[in-house]
Amino acid sequence: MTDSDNLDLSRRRLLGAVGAAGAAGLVAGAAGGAGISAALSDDTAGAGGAPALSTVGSTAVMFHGKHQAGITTPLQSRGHLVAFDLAPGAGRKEAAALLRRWSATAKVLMAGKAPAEDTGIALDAGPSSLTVTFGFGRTFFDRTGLASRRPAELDPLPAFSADALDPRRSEGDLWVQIGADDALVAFHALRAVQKDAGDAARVRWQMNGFNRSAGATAKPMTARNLMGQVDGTGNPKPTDPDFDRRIFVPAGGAQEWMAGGSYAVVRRIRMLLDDWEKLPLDRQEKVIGRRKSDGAPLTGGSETTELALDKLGPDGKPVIPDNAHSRISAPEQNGGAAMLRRPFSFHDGIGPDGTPDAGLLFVCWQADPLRGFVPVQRKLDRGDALSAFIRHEASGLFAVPGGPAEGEYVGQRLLEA
Ligand SMILES: C=CC1=C(C)c2cc3[nH]c(cc4nc(cc5[nH]c(cc1n2)c(C)c5CCC(=O)O)C(CCC(=O)O)=C4C)c(C)c3C=C
Ligand SMILES: [Fe+2]
Repeated sequence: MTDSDNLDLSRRRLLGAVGAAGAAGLVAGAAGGAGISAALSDDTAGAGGAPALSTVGSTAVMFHGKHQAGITTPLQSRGHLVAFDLAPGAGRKEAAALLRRWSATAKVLMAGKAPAEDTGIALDAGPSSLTVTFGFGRTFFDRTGLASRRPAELDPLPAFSADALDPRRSEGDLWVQIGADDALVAFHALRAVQKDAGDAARVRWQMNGFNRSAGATAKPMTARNLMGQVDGTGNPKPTDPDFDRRIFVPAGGAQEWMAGGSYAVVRRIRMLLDDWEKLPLDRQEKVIGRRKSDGAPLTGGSETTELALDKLGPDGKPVIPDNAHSRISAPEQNGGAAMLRRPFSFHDGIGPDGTPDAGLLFVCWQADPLRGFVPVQRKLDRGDALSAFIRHEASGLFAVPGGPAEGEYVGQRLLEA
């Protein structure tokens, strides 16, 4: 048995223990950590018998499966979004080789192992819930001679009146979403993906994001965004009976290679935080229609209580105003349109005028953008109270194929059919 076999064996045992703990609902953090540490075997212990990896570091997400990882995976604390354009002269053959390389690298990294010619950036860390998710943009299909296999769902999104989009930071032939609960692990993956691109593709744009660190709260809680709001409450849940139908492309559709896949809409949304923070709390809460402290509807109850949209206040006006973001985006106000929002916050420094270049890397997933993002954004564009405090600066729409079966690479069913 070689040293690397030994390492793999230790890693597998460790991951097994953590997987079971995760399935039982343990969460990385003060409470969960002890239970998981106790499950570590001796050969994973560091100096002095201390656990070699923390709970956060040791959690691994499967690369193979029906759907790609990074869609229903719980939000990670670090994210990188990167779009590539195929290099001049690169076509289907080069794209297939690239997806094969990227898939092999993603599989190795997500298992917490080092790729060949490693940079060493993530040495000592476990997989840290790393996910690497791959998608194809509209322009990919012409460049690879696959126009007949381009899904209609990749038709350009309509223009919205409030859009201030920068085309250089929008769209792209290929898109990669990287998420991890450790900043070095995430950056390591980003470097590996970029190196793998070699001469086949060039970075078009790249964005960095973050969420609250795993374990920062005493119990599992919905994320907060940089406006301080609880954000994610209304998301469809994997246990909902119609979850799969709303989020994932069914088999038997016009483009069979997309079965099990999903469409990602990506928007860089700048928050005008100086303006927002000047707004008194009661007005901030009316903009959303929910309490800032705990995300509960202004009509009462707790975070998960349904919005009572018809309830009137003593002044005879709706308690949740007509232009409140939660009202306008609610599925019942949009013919049932729903999407799975899975964003990262961003902060790219403070501008010369002293305002932060910060906001939301809004990523949402759906089986069809015309039944998810588009109708909701159309309505928000017309009358959302939040619009005065945000600016949509970049946009992308990507077809994210289903997860690869064992022995397959992502997108193989498109590229080798
Ligand atoms: C077109 C889709 C949406 C965009 C763009 C969007 C931007 C955006 N949203 C917030 C903050 C919150 N959004 C909330 C709910 C919510 N938002 C959307 C859609 C978009 N938001 C939906 C579909 C929903 C859920 C509605 C429901 O199911 O009832 C909330 C409330 C809490 C929650 O449910 O998550 C907040 C807060 C920001 C800051 C933002 C752009 C920067
Ligand atoms: Fe929203």
